Amino acid sequence: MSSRSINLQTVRIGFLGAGSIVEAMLSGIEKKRLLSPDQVKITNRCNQDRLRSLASKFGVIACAEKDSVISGSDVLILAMKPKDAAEACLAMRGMVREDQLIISVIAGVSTSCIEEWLGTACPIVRTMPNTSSAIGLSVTGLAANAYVTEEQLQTATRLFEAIGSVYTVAEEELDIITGLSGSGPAYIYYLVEAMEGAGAEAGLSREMARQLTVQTLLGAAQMLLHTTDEPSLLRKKVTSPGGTTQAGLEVLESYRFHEAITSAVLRAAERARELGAQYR
Ligand SMILES: NC(=O)C1=CN([C@@H]2O[C@H](COP(=O)(O)OP(=O)(O)OC[C@H]3O[C@@H](n4cnc5c(N)ncnc54)[C@H](O)[C@@H]3O)[C@@H](O)[C@H]2O)C=CC1
Ligand SMILES: O=C(O)[C@@H]1CCC=N1
Repeated sequence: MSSRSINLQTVRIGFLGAGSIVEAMLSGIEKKRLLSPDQVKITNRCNQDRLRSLASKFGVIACAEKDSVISGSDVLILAMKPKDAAEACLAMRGMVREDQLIISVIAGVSTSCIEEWLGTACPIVRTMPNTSSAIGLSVTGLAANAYVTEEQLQTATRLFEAIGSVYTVAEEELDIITGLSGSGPAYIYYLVEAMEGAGAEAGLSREMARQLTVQTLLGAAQMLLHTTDEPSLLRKKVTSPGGTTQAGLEVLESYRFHEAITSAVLRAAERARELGAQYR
């Protein structure tokens, strides 16, 4: 177990995986100027074009050779799909040093599983951010295994705080967090697609329908942040008896909207657990 603290001004971070979530995280890190680009190395399975494109966008160091990322980083971020996690970790066996911190953003895969694949009792922080990291508005659930020191936990927390808010949780809670806020942006985008589409179908320009939808979403989110009213009360304040909102909500109820959203979140959480079990 390492008790070393990690200085964010000098820390070398290696991303193993260069997909959507890494792009979002790099974008957020760049905007906050948390790290200088030369502190960051990225690698992926084999897509050189993708590495070059991220390197040119963010100035980070693209490495075709995973070994140099693994040996040359103080913090290693595992960011491949759950199905690729075992192979990636097994290939790292014997290479992880005791002074390195492993951070995983992989859905469903437990720290004990990663530890087993790596073949060493190393510090692992398992996280679940979301793609709003790109604009500093992720919400990240974070859980540490027994080998993570206070300093290492602080380093991971500061890293994710730079791209949003952070909740330190029990590891079991990460699967439901995955279903709620990890996958959550997609549910919201789906809602926007539908509202915008309805506006356009009814005759508004696409652009105006988009603006009206997004501003409505933003206003509602800010209301939830800035008032102490419960969402149900805020909903009631919009709903005049016998009025338009009531008519709209009745349609949502007829399609069992509440149940659909609840089931979506719970099914996504269950899927995280399935992925963890399937690829262990
Ligand atoms: N996309 C999202 O909104 C979020 C994704 N996650 C998690 O992040 C992980 C990555 O997701 P995405 O970025 O969406 O996937 P993606 O498919 O866009 O990217 C996966 C990356 O992993 C790389 N990869 C595969 N095997 C590798 C190996 N052995 N070594 C190094 N790199 C390897 C691929 O080349 C690719 O660059 C997943 O485990 C997912 O559960 C977590 C939070 C949010
Ligand atoms: O869809 C997925 O599996 C990942 C995890 C959370 C968001 N995207």
